[in-house]
Amino acid sequence: MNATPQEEREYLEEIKEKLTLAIRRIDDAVRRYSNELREKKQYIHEHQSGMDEADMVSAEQSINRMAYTGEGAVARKRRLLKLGQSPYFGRIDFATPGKAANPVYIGVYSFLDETQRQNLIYDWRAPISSLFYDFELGEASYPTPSGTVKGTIELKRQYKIRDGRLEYLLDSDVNIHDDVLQQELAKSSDDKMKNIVATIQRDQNAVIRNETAPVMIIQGVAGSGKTSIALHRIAFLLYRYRDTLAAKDVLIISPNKVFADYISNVLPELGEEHIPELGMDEVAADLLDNRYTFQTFFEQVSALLERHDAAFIERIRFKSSFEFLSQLNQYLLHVENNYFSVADLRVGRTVVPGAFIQQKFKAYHRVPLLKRFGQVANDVRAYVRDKADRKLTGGEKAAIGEGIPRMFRYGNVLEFYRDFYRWLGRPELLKLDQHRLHLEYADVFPLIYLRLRLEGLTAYDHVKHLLVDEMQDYTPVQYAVLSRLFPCRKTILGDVSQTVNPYSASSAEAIERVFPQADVVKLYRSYRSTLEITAFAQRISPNPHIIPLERHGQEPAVLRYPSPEAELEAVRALVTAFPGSGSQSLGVICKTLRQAERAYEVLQGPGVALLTEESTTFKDGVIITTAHLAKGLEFDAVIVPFASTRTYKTEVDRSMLYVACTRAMHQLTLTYSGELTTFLGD
Ligand SMILES: Nc1ncnc2c1ncn2[C@@H]1O[C@H](COP(=O)(O)OP(=O)(O)OP(=O)(O)O)[C@@H](O)[C@H]1O
Repeated sequence: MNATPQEEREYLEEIKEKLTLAIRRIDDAVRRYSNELREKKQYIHEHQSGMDEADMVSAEQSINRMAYTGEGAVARKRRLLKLGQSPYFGRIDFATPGKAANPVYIGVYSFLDETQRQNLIYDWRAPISSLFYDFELGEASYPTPSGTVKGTIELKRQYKIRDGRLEYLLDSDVNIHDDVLQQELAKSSDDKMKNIVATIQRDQNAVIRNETAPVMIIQGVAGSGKTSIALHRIAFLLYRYRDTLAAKDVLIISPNKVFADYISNVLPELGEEHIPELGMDEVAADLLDNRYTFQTFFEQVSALLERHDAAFIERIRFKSSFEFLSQLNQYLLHVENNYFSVADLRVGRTVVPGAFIQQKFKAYHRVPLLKRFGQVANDVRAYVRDKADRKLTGGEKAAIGEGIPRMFRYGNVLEFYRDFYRWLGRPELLKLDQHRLHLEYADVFPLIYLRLRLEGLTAYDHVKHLLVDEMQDYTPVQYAVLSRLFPCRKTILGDVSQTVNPYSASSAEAIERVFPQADVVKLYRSYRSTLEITAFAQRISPNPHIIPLERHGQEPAVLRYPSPEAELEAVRALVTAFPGSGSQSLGVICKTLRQAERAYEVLQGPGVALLTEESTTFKDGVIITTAHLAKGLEFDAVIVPFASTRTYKTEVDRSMLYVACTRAMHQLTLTYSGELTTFLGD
């Protein structure tokens, strides 16, 4: 069936027609729902006085049901309209023993012909669709909830259908997708992140469809598709567990708002709703009940880039170590064993023995320390009631409630935190602005961790899947907090070479220590950049395992100018010439915000935007920003100005330069005046 291109074209027309009919049916249904809804509302309005409570509840329920069905129909129509543009991208003819092969067309969503009760297009996430990603021609199998289905793939075909027109089709008998993949990667990036369903690779598919890992850690080189895969994984899980997992049950912890905006298209493109997203700083503010102000991660990194402060670095380094986390845990044990100084408690004529209070306090060992007092006080009240054989007065009850916590050394988490450094013998490691209660970033999560252990927090119990991007930027204490706060399944991804703060970087191995039950996947194939750009970035931060995709482009250019003024003038000429270059996006990526602002002064003009920590949306055209903020983004062309030894000299600088260069897909230019940074080798 549908063997020749002509037959395929005819079949496509047939499918489009069926889609149009299905859309028309939905339109009719929606019209019917809305009429019924209007009538029902009218009826209620008119008969309100004669209705009792039960009638009202049932009327309301039926209205809600109708509205819900109507919303579902509208969403279905949106999906069908999208399918009309590009109904499918793949096909496999799969024969099972004793049954001839039937074509299975695979698209972004499924399409069921209701009249024939037949699946005309399979969703890319359906069990059978994994054949397309995992196998070539020949023997193949796919898992289903009721067991593995074995058979033979007799044909495997890829399509490019745009605006309802078949641009090409390709029978693949050798390596999956290579030609199509090359074409996709050679395209220019005009906007936000896109879905990659048509060209998902085998190793990526395994990550996307993994259903067993309680924690999945993806460590992948720059441009290996980590973020794309993580989002497709969420889409897969939403499909697979659609009865129990909804978009609102998932949470993405993202590094900043621009990144969140940059990735916000992918799930809606895959027919899913927008996923809630929070920055780590927002989580922190929330968990501290907005009682403290604190330095943000961005400010911490900026401070590191602006000046070298050995004591500041020492504080960050120490608080990012496993040693630190284990010291915090030991301190908590010490608190538990030593800070509750029990004494006999006299209530009226009854004396409650200290040993009784101590024993009760220990018995509640599962309850966070500072939350035990209420329970212990209740036990003490019961004890007194029994002994005195009478009811307690309000005053006595209150005295017990106040007396128990007083036996504990401190009542406030910050006091414990301060005491921790004294206990450690290193009080100098805590720099706290007493007056404004302003914390250094390195103290934010340790303090939250103590709060979690001492008081308990249940802020995010509703989350059923957590996605953490840029994992390398979080410390063991942060992971310990996440682990306790989010007992749900997690997908955690990042690249240790792209850290913006090497004093607090975490590798997959480090994170695995916090989540020993995790599945760790490493991805070495890089899709974003040309071979030339990848080879260039390797000079800054070598990774012998990286596998660049065979895609060629211009050699990166390194241009020297006699002065910073002449350099910026040259960058301006490059930016001005950009609109005619055929590329869509250009990133001018600096080390610090100050440099970015300086460049913006010279380069500003129509279509040129400065991206700062406060920015909330990703813009296309020319973007001037810092390496820190550009993390996770990509551009057709990248210019890295000020690539001199003066700018790039420390280890933090090296990471920044690496991040900046790996943002480029097709073209990379570095400019400098003075001496070239030594990070490029010779
Ligand atoms: N299988 C694929 N098919 C087509 N494009 C792909 C595929 N995998 C990755 N890409 C593309 O490669 C680029 C990089 O992907 P992505 O941003 O997800 O990688 P990353 O590993 O998160 O990168 P980084 O860590 O450098 O920010 C994107 O343009 C993405 O669309």
